[in-house]
Amino acid sequence: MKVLKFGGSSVAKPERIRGIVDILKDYYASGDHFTVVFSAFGGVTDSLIEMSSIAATGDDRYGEAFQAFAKRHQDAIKELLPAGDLRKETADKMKKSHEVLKNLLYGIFLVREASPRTMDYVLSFGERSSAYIIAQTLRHAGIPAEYLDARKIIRTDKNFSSAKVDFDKTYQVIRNYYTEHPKVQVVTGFVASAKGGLTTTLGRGGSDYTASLIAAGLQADAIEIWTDVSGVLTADPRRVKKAFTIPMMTYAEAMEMSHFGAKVIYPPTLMPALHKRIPLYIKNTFDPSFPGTKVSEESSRDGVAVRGISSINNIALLTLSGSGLFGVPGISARLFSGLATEGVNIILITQGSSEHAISFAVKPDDADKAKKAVQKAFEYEIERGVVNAVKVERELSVVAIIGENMRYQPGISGRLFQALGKNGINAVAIAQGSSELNVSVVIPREDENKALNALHEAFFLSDYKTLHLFIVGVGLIGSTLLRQIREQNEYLREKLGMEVKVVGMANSKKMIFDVEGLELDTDWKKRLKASETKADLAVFVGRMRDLNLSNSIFVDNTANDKIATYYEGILDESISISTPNKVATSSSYQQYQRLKAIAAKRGVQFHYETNVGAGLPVISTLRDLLDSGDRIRKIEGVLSGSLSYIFNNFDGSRPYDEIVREAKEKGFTEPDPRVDLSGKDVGRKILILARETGVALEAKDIELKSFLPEGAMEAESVDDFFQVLENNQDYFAKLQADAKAEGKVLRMIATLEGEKASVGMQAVDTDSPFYNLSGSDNMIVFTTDRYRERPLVVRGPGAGAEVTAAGVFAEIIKIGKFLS
Ligand SMILES: NC(=O)C1=CN([C@@H]2O[C@H](COP(=O)(O)OP(=O)(O)OC[C@H]3O[C@@H](n4cnc5c(N)ncnc54)[C@H](O)[C@@H]3O)[C@@H](O)[C@H]2O)C=CC1
Ligand SMILES: N[C@@H](CC=O)C(=O)O
Ligand code: NA
Repeated sequence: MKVLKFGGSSVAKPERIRGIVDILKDYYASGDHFTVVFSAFGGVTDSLIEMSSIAATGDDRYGEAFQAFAKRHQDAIKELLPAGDLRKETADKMKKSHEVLKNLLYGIFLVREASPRTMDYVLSFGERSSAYIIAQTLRHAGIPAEYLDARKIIRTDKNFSSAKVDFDKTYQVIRNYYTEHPKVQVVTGFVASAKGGLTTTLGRGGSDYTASLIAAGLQADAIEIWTDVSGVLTADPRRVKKAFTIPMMTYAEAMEMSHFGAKVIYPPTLMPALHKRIPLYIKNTFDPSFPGTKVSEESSRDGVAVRGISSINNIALLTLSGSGLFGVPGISARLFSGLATEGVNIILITQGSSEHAISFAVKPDDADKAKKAVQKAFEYEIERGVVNAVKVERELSVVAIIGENMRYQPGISGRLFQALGKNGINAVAIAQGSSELNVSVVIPREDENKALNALHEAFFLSDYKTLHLFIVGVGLIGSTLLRQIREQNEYLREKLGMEVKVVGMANSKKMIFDVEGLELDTDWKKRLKASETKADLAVFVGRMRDLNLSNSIFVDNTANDKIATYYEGILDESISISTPNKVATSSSYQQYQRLKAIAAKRGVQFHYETNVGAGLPVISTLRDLLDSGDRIRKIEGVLSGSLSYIFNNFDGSRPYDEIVREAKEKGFTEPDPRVDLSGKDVGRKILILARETGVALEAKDIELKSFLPEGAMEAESVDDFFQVLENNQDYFAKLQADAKAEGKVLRMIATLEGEKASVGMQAVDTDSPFYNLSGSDNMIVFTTDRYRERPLVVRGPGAGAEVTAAGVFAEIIKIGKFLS
C-alpha cells in the first residue's frame, strides 16, 4: 500500500488535475494498492480565510468572494467531467455543500466573529470540495475511487487550527475503515475531527501530515508527497542557482531542512513516518518520472557529510554579558524563563565556556520585547553594574549546514569558516547543537546570498566553483584575456572544477554588467560600445561591492593611475586583485606597503606578476628565493620588451621611428610609448623588484639615464614624439654604429645592488649575458648567496598581449584555487 498526496499547486487548475489522473491511472494499472490525499485547489484556503474575515467585519461583500469560490469549483467540474449523470451528480452535491458554507458565512456576518472553531469548519470546505471533485473524476477515468472525508478517520483534541492528533485512536480507526473500504480512497487533507464530530484542522500544510498519519495507520510501504518542485534541494534555488535535488536523506535531516525554511515538507509529517520507518518520497507533479528525494534511514551511513545548506533571513541577536554571569547557576533559567513569559521564541543560543556572555537570536519583531524581558529578569545585577545592558544587533541572518554524518568527519567546520572567511564574511556568532545535525553561523544579512553560494561550492563536490570577474580595461591585454578565458572555460570546468564568469567590464568610455556572466563571443565589443552606461570607476567598484557575489575578483588591465586609488577599498572588501598595471605598485612606497598590509589583513590576494617581465615568473622567483632564506646580492636585467625589440631590430637599415611604431603595433609598448622609451617603465619595474626584495625605494631614488635625443621628452603628444624620433635618425644611427664598431650591442639595463638602483643604456659585448637577446626578450639575472658563482636567470618574451594576458589569467586561476 502506498499513500500519495498532492498539494494545492498540483491541483490548482483542471489541466493539472488531468495530469494527476494520468499518474494515478498508471498506478492503478500497475496493480499497486494506493490511497490518495488532496489539498484544496491552490489559493482556495486563502480565499476562504479572506471571505470569512470580510464577513466578520460585517461587510456583505464576502458574497463576491464566495461566488468566485463556488464558480471555480463548478467550472472545474465542467472541465473535468463530460455532460451526463456523473457531472450532474457532482455539480449538485457541490452546490448543496456550498450552500452550507454560504449559510456559515452569513452566520459569521451576523455575529461578526469567526472563532478558530468556526474557521476550521469554514476551511474544511476547501479540501472537501477538491477531494470530492477529483474522486468523481477518477471514477470517470475508470479507477474505483471513493471519496473519504478525513474527519471520519483522524481524531484530534479541540485545539482548533492546529489540533493535536490522538495517534492510537486514529491509527485504529484508519485500519478499520480501510479494511471495510477496499476501493481507492480519495481523502481530504488537512481536516480532522474532535469529540462530538467537531471539525478541526492540522495546521497549514497539514495535508502532508494527513498522508503520513494514514500511512502509519496502515503500515504502508511508502508515502509520496507530490508537489511542484523536484524534491528537497541542497539549497534554496532562488538564492543558489546551482542547488540540486538531494537524492536521499534521513528523517532527521529532512526535519532540520524544514526547520530552516525548506518549505517542502510540513515538519510534523515526518514523525509518524519516522516511528513506523516508512520511506517518504518527494516527487514533482510536473516531472513525474524524476525520482525526487527519498527520506528514510537508508541514507544515514552513505558518507555524505553535508546534505543541505539553509538560512534564516533576518534575525536579531541579543547578548547578555558581564562578570555577574560567571559561575552563577540558574542564569540561563532566569534568562529563558524571562523570555518565555513574554512569549519570545528563541532561534539560536550560544554561550562561550568563559560564561561571560550569552547570545541568542530572535525574530526582529521580538527584539525589543526580548530586551525588555531580559533586562527585567536581571534588573538587580544591571543596577549593580555586574551585568551589562542587553546588546541588540540587527540585520543579521543565520546560515546553516545540515547533515547527520557531519559528526563522523573532521574538518567540516574548518571548511565552513574558510569559505566564509575567504569571501570576507564575518561570523558574528556560532552555534552547533551537540547532535551536530547543523552548524549555524550568524552573519550580516547583506552577505546571506554570498554565504549560501560560497558554502554550496565548498561542500558539494559535484558543484564547480564560479569566479565572478570584474574587469576594467579591455584594450589589448584585456581583450586578449577575455578571448583566452572564453577558449579555456570548458577545460577549467572539467579539469579544475572552476567556471569563470565576467560579471562586469569597462573601458574608458562604457561599462556593462550581467550577474549571470557576460557573453564573451566575438560581439562583446559591440555590446560594450552600445551600452548606455558611461564608464565611471567609482560606480563600477560600487556595483561590484553591492552585488556582493561570492568569489569576486577585480582585474585592472588599464594603465590608468586613478584606478590604483580604488585598490585599497577593494582589498578591504575582501576582494582579490590581479593586475598588469604597474601604477599602484610603483607609486609611493607607503601605498605599496599599505596595499600589501590590507591584503594580508583581509586574507585576500593581490597579484601583479605581470608588472615585471609580463608573463615571465620574475616576482614569484624572487619571492621563492627570499622565502627560502636566500639573500639577494644583485639583480640585473633587461626589463623592457619594447626596448629589447627596438634594439634587436634597429640595424640602421630602417628608420628608428618605424621600428618604434612596429613595437607599438606588436603590443610591446605601453599605451603611451614615451613611458617605455624614456626608461620610466623600466624604472618602475626595478623599483618594484627592489621593494619586493625589501628595499624601501621611491621612484626618485632610481638613477635613470635617458638615451633619447634632446627635446624628445618635451614632445607634447605621441605624434610629436614620433616626429622628434624621425628628425633624429642620425642620432640613433650613430648610437648603433658606435656600438657595432666595438663589437657591441645596445641594451637598456636595470640594476639593483644593495640599496642602489639604476637604469641606463649600455653597449655590451659577447661577455655579457644580455648580448644574445632577441625579439622582445627580457632577461633577469639574480645573483644571490646561493646563486653566486652562476646566477639564476629568467629569460623569455617580456611583453606582448598573449603572454601578458596569460600571466593575468594564471593569477585569476591562482586566486580561484585559493578561494577553494
Ligand atoms: N603590453 C604589454 O606587453 C604589457 C602591458 N602591461 C600593462 O597592461 C596594461 C594594459 O595595457 P594595454 O592593454 O596595452 O593598454 P590599452 O591601452 O590597449 O588598454 C587599456 C584599457 O584600459 C581602459 N581604460 C583606461 N582608463 C580607464 C578608466 N579610467 N576606466 C576604465 N577603463 C579605462 C581603456 O579604455 C582600454 O580598454 C598597462 O598597465 C600595461 O602597463 C603589463 C605587462 C606587459
Ligand atoms: N611596455 C612594457 C610591457 C610590459 O610591461 C615593455 O615594453 O616591456
Ligand atoms: Na612577470
